[in-house]
Amino acid sequence: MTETHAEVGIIGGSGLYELAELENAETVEVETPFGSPSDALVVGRLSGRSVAFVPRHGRGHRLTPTEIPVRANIWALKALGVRQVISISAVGSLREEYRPGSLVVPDQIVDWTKSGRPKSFFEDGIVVHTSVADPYCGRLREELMAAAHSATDTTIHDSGTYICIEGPQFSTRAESELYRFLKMDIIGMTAVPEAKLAREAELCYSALALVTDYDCWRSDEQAVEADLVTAVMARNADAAKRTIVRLVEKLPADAACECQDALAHAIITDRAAVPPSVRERLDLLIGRHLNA
Ligand SMILES: CSC[C@H]1O[C@H](OP(=O)(O)O)[C@H](O)[C@@H]1O
Ligand SMILES: Nc1ncnc2[nH]cnc12
Repeated sequence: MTETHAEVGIIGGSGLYELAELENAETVEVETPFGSPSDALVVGRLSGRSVAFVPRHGRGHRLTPTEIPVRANIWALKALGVRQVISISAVGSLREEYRPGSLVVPDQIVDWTKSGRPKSFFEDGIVVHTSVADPYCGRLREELMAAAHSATDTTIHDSGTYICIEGPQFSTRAESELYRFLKMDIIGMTAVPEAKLAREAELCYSALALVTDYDCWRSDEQAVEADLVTAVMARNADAAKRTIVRLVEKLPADAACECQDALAHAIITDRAAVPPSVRERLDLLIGRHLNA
C-alpha cells in the first residue's frame, strides 16, 4: 500500500490524459482488490493542495468504456485519502442549446448501459443498497460551477441529464431521437458506474462535461466521429484545466457532506453474517460501518 496521500481526485476523460499543472508530480502504482486502475496515478501539488490524477481510458486511450476498471480507479483514489473527485468527460449534445464548446455540470444520470458492467463494490456475502437519487454531490457541483464561471467565459449549463450508453459505437439516428424524446440532455459512455461507485466509496463526486458534438440527430450536421470529439476537446481542454485549478484553490479541505456518510443506512446484511474475508477485503470502504 502506498504512503502517498492526496485530498482531491481528478479523473481525466477523452482528450485529457495528463494534468501538466501538477507540481512535484510523482507516479504512483496502486493495486486494489479489484485489480489495477486504468493506468498509474499521478499525484502532485495544485494550488497548494495534493491532487491525484487518473486517465480513465489509460494513457494512449487504450480502454473502451466497457473495459475501464472503474472499481479499481475509485478504490485507488479512496486508498490515497481522496475525499472529493472531479470527473472530466466529453459528451454529445441532445439539445440545440447545449452547443459544442459549452460546459455542463450534470445533475442527473440515466443508465442505458447493456453489458453488465460491474456496478457495485459489494457482493459475495454483503448486500448494500446505496441511494443514488442525486448521483452527483450537490455541494461539489456548486463549487464546480462557481469555479467554471470565474475561470472561463465559456457558456456553462448548470444542470443536465447524462444518458450513459454502452458504446463503443456511437448511437444510431433512431436512438439519438429516442433519447431526445426521453428528454435526455447529453450523452456519453462513462458516467456509469463511475458516479455510483464514487457514492458507494462515500466520495463527493461531480462532473465537468465538455460538449463536443450534436451526436447524430441533426439532419444539417455531420454525425459525430471520434476525430471530431478529440479536436473539440483539444480546443476546450484549457477551459477545463483552468476550472480545475480554480476549483482546487477554493475547495474547502474539510467540507462536511452527506456523501461522506452514504453507507450509514445502506448496509442491509446482518453484520454477523458478513463473511470475515469480505470484511477484510472491503475494510477501506465499510470497516468503520461494520465496526461501529
Ligand atoms: C472519443 S469519443 C467517445 C468517448 O468519449 C467519452 O469519454 P469520456 O467520458 O471518458 O470523456 C465517451 O464517454 C466515450 O468514452
Ligand atoms: N455523441 C456522443 N455519444 C457518446 N459519447 C460521446 N462522447 C462525446 N460525444 C459523444
